Amino acid sequence: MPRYAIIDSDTASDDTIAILLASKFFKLLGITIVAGNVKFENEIKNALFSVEYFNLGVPVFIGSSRPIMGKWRTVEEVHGNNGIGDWKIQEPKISPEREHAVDAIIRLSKEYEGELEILAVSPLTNLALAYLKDPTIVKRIKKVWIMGGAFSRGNTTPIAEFNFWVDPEAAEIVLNAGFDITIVPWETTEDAAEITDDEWKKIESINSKASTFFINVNRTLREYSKKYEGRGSIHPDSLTVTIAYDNSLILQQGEFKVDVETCSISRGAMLVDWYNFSKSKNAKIVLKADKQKFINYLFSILEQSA
Ligand SMILES: O=c1[nH]cnc2c1ncn2[C@@H]1O[C@H](CO)[C@@H](O)[C@H]1O
Repeated sequence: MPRYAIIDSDTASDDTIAILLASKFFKLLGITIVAGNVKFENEIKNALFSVEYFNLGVPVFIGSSRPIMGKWRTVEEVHGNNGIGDWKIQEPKISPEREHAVDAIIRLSKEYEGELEILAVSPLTNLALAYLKDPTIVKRIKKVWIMGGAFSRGNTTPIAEFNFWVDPEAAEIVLNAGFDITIVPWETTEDAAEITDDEWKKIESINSKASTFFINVNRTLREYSKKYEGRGSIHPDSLTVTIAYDNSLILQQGEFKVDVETCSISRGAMLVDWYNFSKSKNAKIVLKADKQKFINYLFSILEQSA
């Protein structure tokens, strides 16, 4: 039985690998682009380039070019000026679809009623807007996997993770809509999705079409992680897609009432009701994931696509 998915992406570095993994693990019905990591035109170009490079034949739908409140900053310092490690690529020959991402999400939720899974590795603007346009998507979408949120160590502010920080209003809308949600927060990815120097060298030595792609798109991410965080690169989107595919990667998880802060200095922080004061729950959080299994999947796909 195939599993059907849409990947919602602010396509830069690790997002492109998440797209590749998603195309291997799922019947991928679309890539929906949303504002986040880098300039919007570059995100669209990077998604089209990934589809073309790996010959995926997956449609790319353009979504929201800004978060709901319109306030955010892109992070070219993390991903490179073009979002893919300043790799000089050719202009993609394929084009995005005419249909808006929000409409594509609503339409596909009808065509694949009860079967569609959303791999949200980006700010949640598109999904929030789709829900506001048609709240009945909640009962048709089987599952929403979210890479986002930090509850202790933010990567964008001291307490906020990037995807939640870019569009906390969208995160708030999605978290409270009634979807079946599993969140892979930043802290879990720091532990289970780091590519060390050793692993980086091994990927280089695979020397396949896919490993060459991996090294090029993640070059700036690696330099950034080394310089500012003193470690290997973190690949949160790839881990989230792999967890969505194989739930046995989840070593520890809990179900909680989860919220997001939308005010001033703590904007984007994820609030977890650890002790269930609210007597309600709206999302599962993956607290620990199996790094070895993740690495095995990643390596086998980078080797396959020789
Ligand atoms: O410093 C960073 N390292 C890894 N991913 C980052 C970083 N900054 C932004 N993102 C982007 O935001 C999510 C993780 O917070 C990921 O979806 C990634 O695309």
